[in-house]
Amino acid sequence: PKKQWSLQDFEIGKPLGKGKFGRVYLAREAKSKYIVALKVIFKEQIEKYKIQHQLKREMEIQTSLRHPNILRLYGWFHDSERIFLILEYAHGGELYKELRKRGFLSENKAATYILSLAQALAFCHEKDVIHRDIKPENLLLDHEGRLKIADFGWSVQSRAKRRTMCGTLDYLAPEMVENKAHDYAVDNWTLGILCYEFLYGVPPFEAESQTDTFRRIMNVDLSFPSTPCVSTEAKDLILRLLVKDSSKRLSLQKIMEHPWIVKNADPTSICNK
Ligand SMILES: CC[C@@H](NC(=O)c1cc2[nH]nc(NC(=O)c3ccc(N4CCN(C)CC4)cc3)c2s1)c1ccccc1
Repeated sequence: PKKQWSLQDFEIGKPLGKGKFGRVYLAREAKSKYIVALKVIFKEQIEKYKIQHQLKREMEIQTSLRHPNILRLYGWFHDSERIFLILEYAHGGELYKELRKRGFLSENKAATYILSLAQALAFCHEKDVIHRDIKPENLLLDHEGRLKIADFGWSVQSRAKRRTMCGTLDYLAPEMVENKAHDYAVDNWTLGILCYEFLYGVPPFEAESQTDTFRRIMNVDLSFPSTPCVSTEAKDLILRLLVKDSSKRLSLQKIMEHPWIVKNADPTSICNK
């Protein structure tokens, strides 16, 4: 029988982070002493922003997806004014903080993270799930430095529908910027954006204004700075992902087999499941 959790079962620790619709706290299950992350979302926020269905989808999806690079949702419960998600605790924190701290990542780390993402996304696409919001803020690291995709709030089951644009445009694929019906290939485009950002420290189409970022995405206005020095193979992978025609982007399978990935990804930090 499914255990019915309640707030009394947990000792709440320090706040870990906050998103648009809630906060996440370090927490410990009182009996087992098991450490988790407890995400708290206020019901009046859910009603106000009409995100009931989105939250329901996030919970269904994240509960059903079991993959080493996808943050686990163990369960949930609610009280009169809040909903609580019991999430896996990622000890290493947010990947983008590591990126900002170091400026840019080594080709080994970048390739390892891109391979982990490709494996997790291939797993999601098998289950007809498109995450659509893969950006450094949604990527966490566990105690072994293994990448975990968090926050499936924007993910959808199978055919993706319109979504309101919020946050940075940097990671949006052309078809999303143009608001055309898009499909799984948006995640492949985003892998190209992330690969560039891991290696250079900034997203490829960054610009002063949203309009300029918009234009640079639509024109795939891509250039590689001379520093830091990045291998030709890495640039080859980025060029095969940041392709406007979504049908011509490198598939997830081909990403996993790309020479730069095979040569640089650290086999111990990935899961060959
Ligand atoms: C991705 C955003 C999303 N976050 C989650 O769902 C989140 C789920 C989840 N599980 N574990 C986490 N870990 C941390 O947040 C964390 C942060 C810093 C840490 N360190 C600080 C530096 N120190 C040197 C090492 C330890 C360690 C763990 C988070 S965040 C979210 C969505 C909505 C509302 C709030 C948060």
